[in-house]
Amino acid sequence: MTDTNTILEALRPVQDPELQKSLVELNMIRNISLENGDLSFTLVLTTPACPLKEMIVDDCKKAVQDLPGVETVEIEVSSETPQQKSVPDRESVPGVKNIIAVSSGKGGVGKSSVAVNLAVSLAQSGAKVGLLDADIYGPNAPSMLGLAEAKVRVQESPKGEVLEPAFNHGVKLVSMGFLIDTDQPVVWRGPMLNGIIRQFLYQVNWGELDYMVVDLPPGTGDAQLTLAQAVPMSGAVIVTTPQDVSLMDARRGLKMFEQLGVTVLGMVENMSYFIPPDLPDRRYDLFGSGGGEKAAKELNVPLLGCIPLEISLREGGDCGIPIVVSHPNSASASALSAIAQQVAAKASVAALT
Ligand SMILES: Nc1ncnc2c1ncn2[C@@H]1O[C@H](COP(=O)(O)OP(=O)(O)OP(=O)(O)O)[C@@H](O)[C@H]1O
Repeated sequence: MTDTNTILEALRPVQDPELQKSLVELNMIRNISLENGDLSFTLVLTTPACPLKEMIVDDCKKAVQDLPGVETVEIEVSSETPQQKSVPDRESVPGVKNIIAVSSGKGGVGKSSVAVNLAVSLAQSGAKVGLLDADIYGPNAPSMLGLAEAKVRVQESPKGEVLEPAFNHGVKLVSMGFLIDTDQPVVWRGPMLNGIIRQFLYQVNWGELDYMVVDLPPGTGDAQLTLAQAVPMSGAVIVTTPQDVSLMDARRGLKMFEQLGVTVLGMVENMSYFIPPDLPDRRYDLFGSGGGEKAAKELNVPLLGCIPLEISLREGGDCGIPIVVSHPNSASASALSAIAQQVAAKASVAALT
């Protein structure tokens, strides 16, 4: 007779491909019920943005469908994002499970576009997401999220005054742009950075978040240091373009995160090739091809994906509707969503291993 134990034993060989451990051992199979031949159970993934969801569901089905007494199999999929590891001397943000920094060696490579679309894509998968825009040089996340006119409101709370984040496209946002006068010269904005980053981490009503994405200023400056020394992080994503000069800067960024004890989850190559809007099946390798792959190999970090140059990506940024919302089937939106899944999977692996 097939009972719960038999079903668990049948599922035991099925592994989480990322963690390379049995789903049963990872306690990812719950609520098993078998009634009149109808088997149902819940598969609890480690991130709602799991890139291998379909494959795991398929493997589970195959493992149990031929058991005696089983006629139909129904698998409900849910997720529990694990909490990133704690680090001595660093204060985590209550309620926030994973902090992921997006950084670049130099300006203008598309770091903010990647950070915004990464956050929105994670939210689209069902995760609770916040975006902390720490870029004092170009705090453009508000306009990219359609929140250019938003202001942070201050609320009284038992912990003192806290900021209420703005919200759009499923993402909670606080931005340097809300607090600093962007007409002010950058030299005056710099000294405020440390204090504002801490305020944005600990004095914002973030609530429960699976992921907090941090859009850092370009380079290897105070913001990177402040963030890495304040909170434990799941890791950093480094955005680059195929030209050599920005790869050189990426290398510098990698070194810095290494020295600060922050895992680099991988590299994203932006503006990898050009797709003309009138010929969406054409692709022009303006800078040659395979550069990102080669660089990632040289730097010994995973290449999380390559995003093409597409006019609709810029337009999406300009009009406040990120491309993963406005053109979800475009080549760049697909690349960005796949990158978001990779990042989520790597953050879970880092938390659980
Ligand atoms: N793949 C792409 N295709 C088309 N346009 C892009 C792409 N990536 C970025 N852009 C555009 O390039 C400009 C710079 O991008 P973004 O602001 O994201 O870069 P950044 O690295 O964050 O810059 P900054 O250093 O100013 O913060 C924006 O207008 C953006 O819309």
